[in-house]
Amino acid sequence: MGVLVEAKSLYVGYKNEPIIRNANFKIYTKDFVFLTGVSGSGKTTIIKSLYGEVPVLKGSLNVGGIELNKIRKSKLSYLRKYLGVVFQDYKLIPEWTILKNVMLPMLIAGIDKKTAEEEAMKLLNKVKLSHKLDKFPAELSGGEQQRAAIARAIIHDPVMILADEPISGLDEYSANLVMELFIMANREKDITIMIASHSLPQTFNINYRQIHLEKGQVYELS
Ligand SMILES: Nc1ncnc2c1ncn2[C@@H]1O[C@H](COP(=O)(O)OP(=O)(O)OP(=O)(O)O)[C@@H](O)[C@H]1O
Repeated sequence: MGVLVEAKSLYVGYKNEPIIRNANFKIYTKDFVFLTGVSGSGKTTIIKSLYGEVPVLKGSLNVGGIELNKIRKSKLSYLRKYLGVVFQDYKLIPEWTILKNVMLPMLIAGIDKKTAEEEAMKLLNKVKLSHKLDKFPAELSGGEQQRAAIARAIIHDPVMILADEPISGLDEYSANLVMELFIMANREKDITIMIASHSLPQTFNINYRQIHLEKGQVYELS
């Protein structure tokens, strides 16, 4: 397995105040990783640093061959094409239907509308939203919006998906559908998955790794 992410003596944080200090870790292609730690331990900070939103203060962070401490703004969009990001607050476009929201990454990638529509409908079917294609985000529950957001993150076959607390606040039904979609993406599309979460799932039908954050330090537990 190849190395997709490598951090060496990495410091990341805000306005020169490091939140993560002297971290060394690797993520391999096709890994399924849980990033754990208590509230405030820096999970969101690490996720944001992986897609270039929080700066590298010292050391190196390589994502898919791109060295993030040297990256220029213009190269960030290049990096983000390879990543699918799932935010805590979904970030669906309110004026667009669910179907169009999910199609968006394929349209940006220049794929024709018909193919994008077919693929979006397939994924929305997997997360049991086929009956909501023409609805707008505000007309969906939180769990339904999150399911749509994950379909959108997966649709353009990114190399890696970064998801920040994707199931916190969801009921069991939505949480299961969301996790099934991540597992499908990992197994069938070989997409590397990193999920930030307070805790590990109780039962989980896949081999996974755990990277744990505590007091600014990063521990590769498995
Ligand atoms: N924009 C910011 N500017 C300065 N400090 C910040 C900023 N965002 C987060 N922090 C600080 O960084 C630390 C880590 O926050 P982060 O959001 O990464 O933790 P987390 O593990 O994701 O927490 P939670 O589980 O509550 O979402 C906190 O002490 C927080 O106050």
